[in-house]
Amino acid sequence: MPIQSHLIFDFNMGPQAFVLCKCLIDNFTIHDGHVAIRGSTLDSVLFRVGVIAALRSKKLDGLAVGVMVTASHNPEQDNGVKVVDPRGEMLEGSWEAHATNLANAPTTDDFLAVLDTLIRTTKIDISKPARVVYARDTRPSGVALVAALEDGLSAIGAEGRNAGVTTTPILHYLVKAINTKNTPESYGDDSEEGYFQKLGTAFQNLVAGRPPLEALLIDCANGVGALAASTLTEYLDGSLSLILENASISTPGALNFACGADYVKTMQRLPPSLADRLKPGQRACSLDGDADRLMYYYLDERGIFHMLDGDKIAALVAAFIVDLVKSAGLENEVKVGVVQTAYANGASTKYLAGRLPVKCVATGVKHLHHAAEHFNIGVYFEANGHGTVLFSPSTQSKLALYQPSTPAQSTALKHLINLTQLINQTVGDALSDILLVEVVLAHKSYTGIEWDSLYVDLPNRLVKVVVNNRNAFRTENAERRLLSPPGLQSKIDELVRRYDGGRSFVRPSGTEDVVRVYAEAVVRSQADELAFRVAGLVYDAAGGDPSKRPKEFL
Ligand SMILES: CC(=O)N[C@H]1[C@@H](OP(=O)(O)O)O[C@H](CO)[C@@H](O)[C@@H]1O
Ligand SMILES: [Mg+2]
Repeated sequence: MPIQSHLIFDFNMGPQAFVLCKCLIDNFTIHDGHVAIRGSTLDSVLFRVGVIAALRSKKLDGLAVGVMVTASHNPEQDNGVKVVDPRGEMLEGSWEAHATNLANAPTTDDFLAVLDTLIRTTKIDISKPARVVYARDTRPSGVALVAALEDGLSAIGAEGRNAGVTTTPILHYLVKAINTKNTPESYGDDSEEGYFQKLGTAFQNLVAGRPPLEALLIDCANGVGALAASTLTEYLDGSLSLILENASISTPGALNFACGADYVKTMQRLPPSLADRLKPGQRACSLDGDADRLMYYYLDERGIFHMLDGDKIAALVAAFIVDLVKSAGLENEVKVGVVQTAYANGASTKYLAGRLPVKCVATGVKHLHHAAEHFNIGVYFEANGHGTVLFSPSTQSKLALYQPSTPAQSTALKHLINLTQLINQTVGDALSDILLVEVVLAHKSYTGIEWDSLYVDLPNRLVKVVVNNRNAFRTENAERRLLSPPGLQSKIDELVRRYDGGRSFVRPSGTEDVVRVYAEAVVRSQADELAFRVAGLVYDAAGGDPSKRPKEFL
């Protein structure tokens, strides 16, 4: 039976999960038929994910677990699945391995054997209740996948709740809201309405009395973000005008095609469909296919495109929060920190490090999220636009109990408390992040131009190198240095020293079968040259065929 679409099996654990998905596809291609439960390869995976999610819920005494059917920024014909833990966060690390084993079991008998081992070794009481809330994005293949997921849930007797077609961050919100319902930690009403109400109210409180900003143009990537952004408008009550572009959710093939956050970041250009829509100086932004990534940008007077990526969002937001904490008189008690990866532009790191602690972690949202939890207020963004701000539980209680001594302190405190409501702290959320950015712009009276001038990005270049075995590339120091192949790192160091403001690092991708090379330098031509020289070193060190060496590698 032919594979119907490319499956991305992402437990929302970052790059590792995507690699697993590749093995999964291979396995199912080879063993298709043995594992098919509803007659289709992808269906069988979703069936298994239903079982996994239900077991996770049983293990946690029936707390609700989430399942999101989406392939995010990938092409429309792809599909995938993300599993959400009860706090609305990513699936716990050890369960990623369990889930992988279950999903990869070649035959139904193997699957049952793995299931049995898992239940015994992790001591799951299968008589416990299980609750799973699930949703899908706008991909047509999602309908059948949700049906297969429901079969998996029924097979194990789990209670399912279908949240319909919605964004990944809304599903994360729902999971947390369901599990905190009627508790002092209530995250909000466990409905989409509760989500929009929470964000809309906090936004209106935060911009009250500020002159309204010019309308914001949103490229919805022809995905589910179009539906959510349209609903959000109703809850903003005129406090911010949103112009929705690329909102054609039912045009076949349109999803993420020549638009969306990933297109903008990778191509470093305006989606062509916006060319005659965007006026010089006007702010615009792009969501990805499941609305958990966000890129801002604008055209200057000469029509030149300027990108305001995750690093620029982190700089804007972190500086604003630091100022509020100070204005509230809490700077000695509440420490704000930022988490980045090695892909963060060097200029952003320099800007931020002059103001607050900055930590660099390995690529992948799980690493950023966990590192951000160690700060009282942790701001994290990947350069690609996925990120959020976490307020630790003790900080939230501190804010609730704090007695300000001046009106200025009281105002700053109110703003901080409203930010805890505005920001989706479970996961990066493009809509919540839009509102956060817009609050800061309104408070600072910034246009995109002033925001952009906080620091000037260093020219940079990302190059992919196809190698025989990317596992031969091992890294240390948050993926900034290579441990192997032996001798390669010192060659890179030697090369980097020759470039003004040069920085370069090499790491194996977790989502594609390539090694990535990143380089930056003060001058654009130098950044490109450095990247292609390092790419050449990588190609040769990996034993690449000289006759097939890409000609741009130096
Ligand atoms: C350079 C780059 O953009 N890397 C991306 C990409 O990971 P790689 O391991 O580099 O393939 O996909 C990840 C998952 O979406 C995302 O977290 C990360 O930022
Ligand atoms: Mg996404």
